[in-house]
Amino acid sequence: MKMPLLTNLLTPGLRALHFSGTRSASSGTLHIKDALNFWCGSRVDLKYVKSKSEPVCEPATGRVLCQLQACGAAEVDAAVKSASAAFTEWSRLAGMERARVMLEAARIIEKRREEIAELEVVNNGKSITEARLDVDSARQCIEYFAGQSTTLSGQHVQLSGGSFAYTRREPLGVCVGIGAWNYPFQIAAWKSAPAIACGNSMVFKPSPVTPVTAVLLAEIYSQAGAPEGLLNVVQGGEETGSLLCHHPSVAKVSFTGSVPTGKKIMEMASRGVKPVTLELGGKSPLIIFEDSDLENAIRGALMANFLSQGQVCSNGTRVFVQRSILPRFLEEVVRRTKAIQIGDPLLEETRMGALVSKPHLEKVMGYVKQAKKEGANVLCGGEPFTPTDPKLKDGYYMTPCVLDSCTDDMTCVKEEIFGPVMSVLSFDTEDEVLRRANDSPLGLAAGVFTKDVKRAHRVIENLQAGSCFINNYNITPVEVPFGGYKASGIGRENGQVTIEFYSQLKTVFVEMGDVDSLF
Ligand SMILES: NC(=O)c1ccc[n+]([C@@H]2O[C@H](COP(=O)([O-])OP(=O)(O)OC[C@H]3O[C@@H](n4cnc5c(N)ncnc54)[C@H](O)[C@@H]3O)[C@@H](O)[C@H]2O)c1
Ligand SMILES: C[N+](C)(C)CCCC=O
Repeated sequence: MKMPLLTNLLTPGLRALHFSGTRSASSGTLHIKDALNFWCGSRVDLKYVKSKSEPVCEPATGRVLCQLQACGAAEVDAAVKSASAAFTEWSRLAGMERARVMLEAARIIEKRREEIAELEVVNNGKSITEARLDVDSARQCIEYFAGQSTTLSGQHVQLSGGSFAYTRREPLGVCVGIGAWNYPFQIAAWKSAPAIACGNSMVFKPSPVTPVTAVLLAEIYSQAGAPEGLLNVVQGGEETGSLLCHHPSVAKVSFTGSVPTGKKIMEMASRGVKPVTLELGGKSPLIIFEDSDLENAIRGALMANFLSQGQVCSNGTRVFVQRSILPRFLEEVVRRTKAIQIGDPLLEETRMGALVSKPHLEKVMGYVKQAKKEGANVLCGGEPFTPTDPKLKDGYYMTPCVLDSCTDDMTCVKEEIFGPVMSVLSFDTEDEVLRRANDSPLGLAAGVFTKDVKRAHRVIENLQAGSCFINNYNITPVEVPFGGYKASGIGRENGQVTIEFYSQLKTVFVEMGDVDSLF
């Protein structure tokens, strides 16, 4: 029952790509010694003294995986200079030439799929099954924007007397990408692919919690024939990120992360009048009407809450269920939630791995405690979990949680928990649920399950969210735009429209007659 749910995220041609070989990595064995910063076409070891580097942990085991060497002003400047040099060369290529490099990068990613997915698991804690899907999404995004790069074009406008104007779609220059820790490789691809398709170069900063896989993407573009410096990776946290946002040679900042950080990014970028793309948090509603196909609605609710240990921006964590079907819904959701296999994320049978860090696990557990205090009923989960394998005993695991008897004023219903916690609310009428669903400063995603086609579209039309689903949830084909309304963000990722967020329009007026002067 579980695999078909996950394969729903794949296009049919890719369903054959499930892994059937032997694993090269095993939880608790990998030590990453290679440098994780990358500019001018190679990895850069900052030769840090140990006291200046920060340990990065493997979520599955809690042991140290590698050391983070954070970049300061000099390193950020070197990476931006590297990107500027690449921009000069790359932006002059024809779209077809850029596409060739991007398609070669996609081919390399497909070949190295298992290795990239394993490293993602070791650094992030998510299950290998999901990590493979993330790598596929990254590759598909690069393929999609390779296609888009060949279609960039302007407009020709006829004017009087044979004069005319035309528009050119031009790149912006050096773009900065700043990523969150929940989809490290995928975020690097979702940002770099549209950027480079338009002729820009990029400096990308991964989250300091998950620094391991973005550098692979930079290497892969290089191997695919990109100029040195097309994608550069600088490691670090807040300080490195703000150096990037303030850098005078940076033309745009594309950010994925929390709302408070997004506000700071926008403020910093505004000082240089730099455009931003902001992909921020959510507290999305999933509305299940009594006439829905209950089996699909239950599958949808699980996919809306428990992918990546619940650490997904678009998750539908406010599950509104029409009162008449609430008992049946809860019984089945709880049964399936209790059956979710938690454990070593590198094992094929695991469906839920470890949360990303100890502080984050504690934060999520704190939300469950608060929910109980405020009167929510814990139907299952919400407890720390220790797998039987002794090497996993210090990992960051918890049991997925379903909360019943939730009300709109509870903290678990108002705030983004970013963990495996589903809050279930009941409702009676369509008008009522719409009002309650929209009662949030956030508006990333929303979903509705119903067999009534008119109601489905009517409800979606009235929901204040950028990414909506009818009779499914958390599907993000790269051909369609993804992004939020309200405080959930600005701009979009994926789909044709994203070209507009990584390019600018130049208008050229051409006079065919004489200058008509008033002087
Ligand atoms: N909408 C989306 O597409 C999307 C996708 C994934 C995650 N998210 C959101 O991301 C959040 C979780 O990720 P997180 O905890 O890594 O978010 P975060 O905001 O703490 O950090 C995100 C990134 O910003 C950097 N950063 C922090 N302070 C900065 C500053 N002052 N200047 C520049 N950079 C700075 C961090 O180092 C990190 O790389 C959740 O809210 C989630 O909803 C959104
Ligand atoms: C592919 N997902 C699962 C929809 C995740 C999108 C990125 C948000 O965190």
